Amino acid sequence: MTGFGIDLGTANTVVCHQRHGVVLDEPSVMVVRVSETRAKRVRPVLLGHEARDLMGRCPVGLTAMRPLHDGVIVDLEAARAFVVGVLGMLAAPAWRRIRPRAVIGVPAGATALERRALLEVADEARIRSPLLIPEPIAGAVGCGLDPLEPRARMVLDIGGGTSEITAFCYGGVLSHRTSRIAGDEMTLALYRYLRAEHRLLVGELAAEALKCRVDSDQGPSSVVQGIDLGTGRPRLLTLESEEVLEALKPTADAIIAALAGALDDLPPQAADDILTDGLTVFGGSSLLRGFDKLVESELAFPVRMADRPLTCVAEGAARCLSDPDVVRAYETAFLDAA
Ligand SMILES: Nc1ncnc2c1ncn2[C@@H]1O[C@H](COP(=O)(O)OP(=O)(O)OP(=O)(O)O)[C@@H](O)[C@H]1O
Repeated sequence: MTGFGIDLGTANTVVCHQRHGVVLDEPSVMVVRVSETRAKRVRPVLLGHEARDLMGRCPVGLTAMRPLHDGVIVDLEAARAFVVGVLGMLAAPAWRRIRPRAVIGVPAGATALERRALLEVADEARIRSPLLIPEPIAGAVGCGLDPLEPRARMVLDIGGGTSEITAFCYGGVLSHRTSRIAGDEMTLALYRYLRAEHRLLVGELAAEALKCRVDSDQGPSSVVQGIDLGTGRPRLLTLESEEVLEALKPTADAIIAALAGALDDLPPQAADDILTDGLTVFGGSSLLRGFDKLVESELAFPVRMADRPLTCVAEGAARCLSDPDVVRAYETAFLDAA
């Protein structure tokens, strides 16, 4: 019997089949009718990529919403509608016939109530006996680390809503920090920078695209379009990549400060392992250009970037289906450590 690993993220939802690999990768966004936002049953009009394309452009009567905030479920009905809808997009008709098994990633900092909400939503989505695994552990497994070995490891997961820094060893937690400063905050920082320094008002998607563009080799400068705050008219602005990175530096620095705090919490022998082996980094925001070099220069230890930073949590969760010892060991480890 096979099953799925699921990473239900603030920004993206990824589903990985135990044998076939990643079968779904969609933005965690849905478009609903405004009249239904407080209804008992929400029926999404659009989901995933199609819904994201309508962000900031929704006509009257429709609204785009993200069912998760900071990696956790806040509105049970919205989350249920999203998960049921997005899993319904899977080509596998088997999902409708049988109740598949799944290991689902949950933020390490989630409370017992938030974990319960996720299990309820999974049950409604016809998942059989869903199991939860802390996302940093699932990501570590997806990156090829063994969280049960007697050696301390440290991972940094920078997603859309949260950054989580976790050190673990032999099935237990050594230190953990969660910060609300992650990809969404970086986008917001860029939006505010353009407004304050260039008097340019841009949409959320444009600010995010600009942030992600500095990673690619499209030249030293990027063009962004927005509304000039002085004239109220559309204006094009050309920005050097270095300027974009400079605007994002305070948010990157805040993540590095949290990282330094998590290192300070470690016993000396564990810190020694990590300083020798380095830090493993994943999550979409780790793709920010030069982030690895920044960490290396600030903290002076090696940084290993994940090969597939956006999908390794779902891949690791799928792998844990056949390694229940990892799930059992870390099931309540973070709640116990809190
Ligand atoms: N090339 C890039 N440069 C900078 N940021 C990027 C890049 N590509 C993606 N991102 C950012 O990565 C974030 C999404 O990452 P990811 O899918 O890992 O988050 P998530 O798992 O949904 O969020 P969370 O873990 O907080 O629930 C978004 O904020 C996106 O803007």
